[in-house]
Amino acid sequence: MNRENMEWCVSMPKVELHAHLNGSVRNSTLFELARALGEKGVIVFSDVENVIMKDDRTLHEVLKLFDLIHILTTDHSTITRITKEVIEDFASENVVYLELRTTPKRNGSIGMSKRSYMDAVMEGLRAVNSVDVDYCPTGLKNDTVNGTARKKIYVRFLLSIDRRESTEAAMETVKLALEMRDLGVVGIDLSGNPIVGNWGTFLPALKFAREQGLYITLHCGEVPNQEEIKAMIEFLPQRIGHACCFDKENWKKLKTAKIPVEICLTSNIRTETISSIDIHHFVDLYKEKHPLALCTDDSGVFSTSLSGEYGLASSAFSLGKTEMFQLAENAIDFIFSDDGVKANLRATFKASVEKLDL
Ligand SMILES: CNc1ncnc2c1ncn2[C@@H]1O[C@H](COP(=O)(O)O)[C@@H](O)[C@H]1O
Repeated sequence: MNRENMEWCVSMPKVELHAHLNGSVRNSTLFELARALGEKGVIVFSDVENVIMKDDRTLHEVLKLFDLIHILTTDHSTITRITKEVIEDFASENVVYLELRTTPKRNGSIGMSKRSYMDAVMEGLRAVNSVDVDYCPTGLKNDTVNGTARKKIYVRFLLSIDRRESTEAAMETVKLALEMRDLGVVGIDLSGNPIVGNWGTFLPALKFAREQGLYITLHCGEVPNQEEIKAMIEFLPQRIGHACCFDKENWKKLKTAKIPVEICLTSNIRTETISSIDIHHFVDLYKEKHPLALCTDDSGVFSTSLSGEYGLASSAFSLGKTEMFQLAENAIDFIFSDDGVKANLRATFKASVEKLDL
């Protein structure tokens, strides 16, 4: 993609619905953290350097990389730092609504509970100072500084259940999400290594989350486990992520159910979940007007950005500016927020039409 197109994609308002906190950490921050832990003798810096710099990783290798990232981002202050940086990075490329997901973690040796992990995340959110952040109905900061209108980003959180977790641990995460609703936690995500754990293990917690009014999105179809894919579609989550390895029957089911799909192009290609961009299911879903949203998944790990994903879609699938704008604006329909937020976002998109030369 040429520079001019990329700049245009950056200037367009965008909605990010599938971003994992620890997958979105800047490489420069990971290096800095690795160097510091290397100096303390906790890790060998050169080992980490090789792993972080590697470009092509299978899904299995990517998930192993997360275990390393989690060692680097263990303590509360680092969680606060990366949250602040990730939100600022999305805001700087004109993401106007961000649903950031993360797996609350417990670590007895440093006194971290799932709740204190999330408190550290919230502290990072409050530390953002380059833009105004709306993180809960009453959380909006001042719109103007010295009389100048400031950029604004809505941030909402999804708590992820890792597929390695037990039913009890999953339930604990759902209860934490309910406890933190007033702070902008709106839903639950199921993620992690798709060949680990069984759907039945998470179902009680997911059912409870739904009964309590939390939104649900599931990583679905990263591997061709058709029985599980079928069960997930029949659960009717509000959205699913990826949808790469569906057989014909499950495609039909998904389309009939009209469940919106979070599409992560670079992630799918880099992890070899999809062998080539020209056979990506985006094309079929887009042609059929199936609800979908372009997302980054792990912008740090895959060295991408939401603007980059739009640029990639534009060049791979010959989308013009109007189509890209429409695609970005349509994502508002699938956000896990109320009609008031949706109306504000639509107004933001409308206001940008002239500037974007549409
Ligand atoms: C490549 N596609 C993917 N498929 C499945 N799970 C993924 C993922 N990318 C990220 N995660 C999940 O998100 C965690 C990192 O962020 P948090 O520690 O939660 O902030 C990973 O450990 C994994 O469980």
